[in-house]
Amino acid sequence: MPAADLWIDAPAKVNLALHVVGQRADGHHLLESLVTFADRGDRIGLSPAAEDGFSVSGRFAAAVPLEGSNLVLRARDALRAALTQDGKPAPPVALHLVKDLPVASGIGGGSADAAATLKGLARLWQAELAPERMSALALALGADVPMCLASRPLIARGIGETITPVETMPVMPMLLVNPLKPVSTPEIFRRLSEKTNPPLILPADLAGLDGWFSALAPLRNDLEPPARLLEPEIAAVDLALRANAPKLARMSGSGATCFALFADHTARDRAAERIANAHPDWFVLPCLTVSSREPIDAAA
Ligand SMILES: C[C@@](CO)(OP(=O)(O)O)[C@H](O)COP(=O)(O)OP(=O)(O)OC[C@H]1O[C@@H](n2ccc(N)nc2=O)[C@H](O)[C@@H]1O
Ligand SMILES: Nc1ncnc2c1ncn2[C@@H]1O[C@H](COP(=O)(O)OP(=O)(O)O)[C@@H](O)[C@H]1O
Repeated sequence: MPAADLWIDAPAKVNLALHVVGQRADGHHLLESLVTFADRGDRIGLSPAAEDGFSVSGRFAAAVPLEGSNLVLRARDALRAALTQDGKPAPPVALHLVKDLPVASGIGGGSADAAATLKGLARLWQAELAPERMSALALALGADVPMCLASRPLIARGIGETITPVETMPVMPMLLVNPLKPVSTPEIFRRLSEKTNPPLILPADLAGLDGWFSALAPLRNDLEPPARLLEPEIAAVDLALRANAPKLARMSGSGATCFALFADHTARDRAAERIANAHPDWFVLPCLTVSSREPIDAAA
């Protein structure tokens, strides 16, 4: 991993619940999703340079494109275009992506990378974009990029453009497991049979770990049934998680990553060890959810 002047975290996104509640005229599905972030993920290194550069390291480096379609470069180009339009400088920059999250896995790694690049470049270039403009720029890069800019517990509505912070979510020990079978998001949405499902409702007075576990239990991920049909190994991941008595196990996003929430670190770590031993070819990541009270300042 090269040295860099500034490092920005790109934490994994987790859809604790994802309700599909309608469909727009253009075919995109309307969602209500309770989202949080892990304290682990990719990282973006940024340094001023004589000319633009981009390099990638990390466990999943080989799975991401190195050229202009990479969301890191698309984010750089989008912010630079906006600044150029304002007559502001956006000088050359060397970007490095540490790609430790599996690709096309329902935990928004590419979106997190794009959001972290926007945050880092805004800092490096001392670029003050109004929050609404930054959000619009993020949304143009992907529906999950605005929520990744926030990187804290929230409810996302629409396709992800309407974000309401969630204030009382505690830190929860979490285990992410992915069978390392990529799942195509458009394919999952295409296979969704019911487009209008019951809304996501949370009790108003939610507090404490037990309160949250109870509130999360009846919620759903409406993308999980079609994802399980498309990728049967999701059922194996779910079974492996449930065998370790978590408080909750569910799929994130369009899959195939599943998460489990545990009452304590010990139970989580025991589960992580058992699953990693039984399935050395799976991605197993013990982590914590971020706190509502202390949104992570992504700068390292
Ligand atoms: C499902 C979610 C939940 O957070 O996450 P991931 O599984 O990607 O992590 C997101 O809504 C993923 O949104 P986004 O990141 O924009 O998905 P993309 O891969 O760009 O979308 C590919 C295609 O999926 C369909 N799509 C996507 C989002 C949406 N709300 N309705 C849709 O119908 C559209 O056909 C779209 O062209
Ligand atoms: N920096 C990046 N990291 C991951 N995927 C990227 C990146 N840039 C572009 N992509 C492309 O974006 C697609 C979705 O990636 P990703 O964000 O990992 O999906 P998901 O949200 O399902 O976890 C992949 O097909 C991948 O080729």
